[in-house]
Amino acid sequence: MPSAVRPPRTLYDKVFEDHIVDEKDGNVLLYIDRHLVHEVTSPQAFEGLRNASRKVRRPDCTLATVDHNIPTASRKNLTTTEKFIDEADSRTQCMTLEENVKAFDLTYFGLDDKRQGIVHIIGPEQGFTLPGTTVVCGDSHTSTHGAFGALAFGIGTSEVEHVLATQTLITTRSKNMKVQVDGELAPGVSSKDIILHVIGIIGTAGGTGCVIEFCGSAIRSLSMEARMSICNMSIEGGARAGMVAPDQTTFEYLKGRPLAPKTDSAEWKKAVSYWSTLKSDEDAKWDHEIFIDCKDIAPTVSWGTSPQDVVPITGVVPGPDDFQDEDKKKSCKKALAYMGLIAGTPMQEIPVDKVFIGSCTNARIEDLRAAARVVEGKKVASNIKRAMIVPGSGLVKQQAEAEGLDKIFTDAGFEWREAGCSMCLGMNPDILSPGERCASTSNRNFEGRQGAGGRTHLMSPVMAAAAAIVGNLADVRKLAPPSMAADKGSPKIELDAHMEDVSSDEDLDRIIDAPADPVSHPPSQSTAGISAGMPKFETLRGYAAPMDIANIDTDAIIPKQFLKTIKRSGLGSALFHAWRYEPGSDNEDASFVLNQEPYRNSKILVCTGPNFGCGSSREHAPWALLDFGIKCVIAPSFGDIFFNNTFKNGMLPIRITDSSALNRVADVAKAGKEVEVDLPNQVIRDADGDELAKFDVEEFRKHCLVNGLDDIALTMGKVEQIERHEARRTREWPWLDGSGYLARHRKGPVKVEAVSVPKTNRGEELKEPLEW
Ligand SMILES: CC(C)[C@H](C(=O)O)[C@@H](O)C(=O)O
Ligand code: SF4
Repeated sequence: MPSAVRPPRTLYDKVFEDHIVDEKDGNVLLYIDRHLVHEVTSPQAFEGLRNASRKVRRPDCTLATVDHNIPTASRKNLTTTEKFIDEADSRTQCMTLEENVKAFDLTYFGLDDKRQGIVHIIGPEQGFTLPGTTVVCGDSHTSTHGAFGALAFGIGTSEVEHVLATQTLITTRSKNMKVQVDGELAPGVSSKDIILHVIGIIGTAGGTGCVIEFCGSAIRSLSMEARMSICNMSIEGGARAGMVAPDQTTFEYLKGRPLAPKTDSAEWKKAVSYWSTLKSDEDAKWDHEIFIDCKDIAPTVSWGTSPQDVVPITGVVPGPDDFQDEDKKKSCKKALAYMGLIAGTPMQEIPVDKVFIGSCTNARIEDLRAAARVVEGKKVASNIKRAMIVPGSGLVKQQAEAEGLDKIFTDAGFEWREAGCSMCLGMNPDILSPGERCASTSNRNFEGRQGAGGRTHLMSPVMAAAAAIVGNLADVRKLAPPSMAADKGSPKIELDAHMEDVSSDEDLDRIIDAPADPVSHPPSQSTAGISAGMPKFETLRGYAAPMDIANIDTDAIIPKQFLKTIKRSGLGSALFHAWRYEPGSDNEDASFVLNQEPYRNSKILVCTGPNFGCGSSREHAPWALLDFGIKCVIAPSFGDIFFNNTFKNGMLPIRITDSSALNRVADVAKAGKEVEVDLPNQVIRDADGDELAKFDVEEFRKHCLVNGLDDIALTMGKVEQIERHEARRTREWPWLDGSGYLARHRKGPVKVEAVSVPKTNRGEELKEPLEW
């Protein structure tokens, strides 16, 4: 007899299972409650919808804004986006989003709206992010929203299109990892130090394949904003998502948010009672557990080019001899050369050129308050060329100004900017010049991240503020009173005044009046000709380019300046741009493998270093590889989002954990001989047909690749199950339906007919059965 008692479950298990629309052979069709959209990763997705004459299934569950490309200069003279953004590609990308939100009738916070801001700041701010929801965005730092006990993760552009069309994703279960942080944070130590410390311990691949739950007394005592900074950087620890169980702190934060259920209503009570069940059962099983004591955490800074390269501010720059592992010794040498640092130098003796306080990690009101407490009454050091404060949203900026924080910063010599991603990745005018060193509150210190040749040191807002005042990387504890860094339980941002105008009829009508015919409103710059469907993959034979670098991130595969396209094609020449060309020129660097024969014609890439494709969710990385001619990447492990993105483009990523098998493949690659990848038989051979390695691949993914199946069309075949889930959702979690700004106008999903003769996005009829 099957047992009626359910096995103990983690918070992740509970949220995941409440969103299963359908499940077969380990593949799950997962319902998505909240979809955030920004200008960089959406144009090709909307184009895919147009090509297949599809609509957005749940406009009421979709929220769009511009953040990455926009200048953070004053908007006093803003008239239109077209006039405001000088850089042509950035302008096109932002205007394309504006046209798409009109055409598809979506809620949009544009440059003229106070609610505009970094996508991961505005979701929580508006109450769009709620406990127990599934939240996605074409952006890796979607993990931020997990602070609410939501299952929130980044996706690529093909998946953005899938969610827009079906409000679901095809996925598999992740593993459960617990990171328990206990004790009390010492003065000067904040949530950013916790997460930098954790990543220093687990490494950037430590969370691969896992959802991390952060728990323990230290996490419980943190404010929501501090919890968001921690979950934000779970992606830097390689995890799919980070989560914190919702509690009274969460409920207090949500009270009065425009899109949360109205406080004290019956719906609020029902919601709180459901949210209160969202915690891991006592005896839940964990695949990995990490325990950390706060007394071991000091103010922490990064020294290298990976977020795992961290030391306490009281430490020194490490050298290759400090590492046992050969890969790590090599990475350390490379990082020191890039960062212009000498092993053994005390961290506090490193001079800084620029200071950036902003990003989705640390641009909330509490971050600005904490930094202002350090800066108050002091001056930015004379060697600092530029110190910037970039609030995470228009509402954060407004609140900070109401509290006089802007004045504290500008009196000290900081620039007070408008909301956006800014110098976190420099897709906008805010960048580092080559060789400049930046104290930054952002989340990634990859080579070239803040500008080609720029050098980033990650740290907390109070530490960045201290660096600005001292002119070197500095220990904030020497500079400010002990109470300064407490980032707990501080008062809420003032939303009320603005909420009133938001829900006025006039405001709603401004949003609603946009034309709603997706097919008749093409974007200004045509994306015609792109293919959203999947080419088939069976057997691939060709040269394999060998690489032996660990943690090759997607910023390295394709740097930010090439993300401004609204097409999928033409990115091959940008592949590995910073490594392939000499600095600042179009001259090839002859030492880079893809500039050598026969690797100019590679169809395969073999990387012996782990964690290939970690970092950002940019699908531009597989697009660039594909455009160059590479259809298959072989490595010991991959970043989760990159791994998914390759499949969506008819590419095959192969994990080979057996190092001797991997080395056999790499040796053939290095000898300049051809390699054959046989997907149906799951084997890699040399040119003579001798087996080099076997590999695993999920059955469903293989089926899609071999048959060139388009999974949006497959999911459209599941419309009845989706509708059943939506009916349950309305019954059990009524606050999730159309509680948005458009509630009065839309009561449910856009009707999607079940497809009788299913077609791919390329318009071809599917011969294969629709089962998966
Ligand atoms: C542009 C976007 C795809 C990217 C991400 O996914 O993280 C960006 O936000 C980043 O931080 O690199
Ligand atoms: S990490 Fe930086 S670029 Fe990416 S969303 Fe956050 S602020 Fe924007």
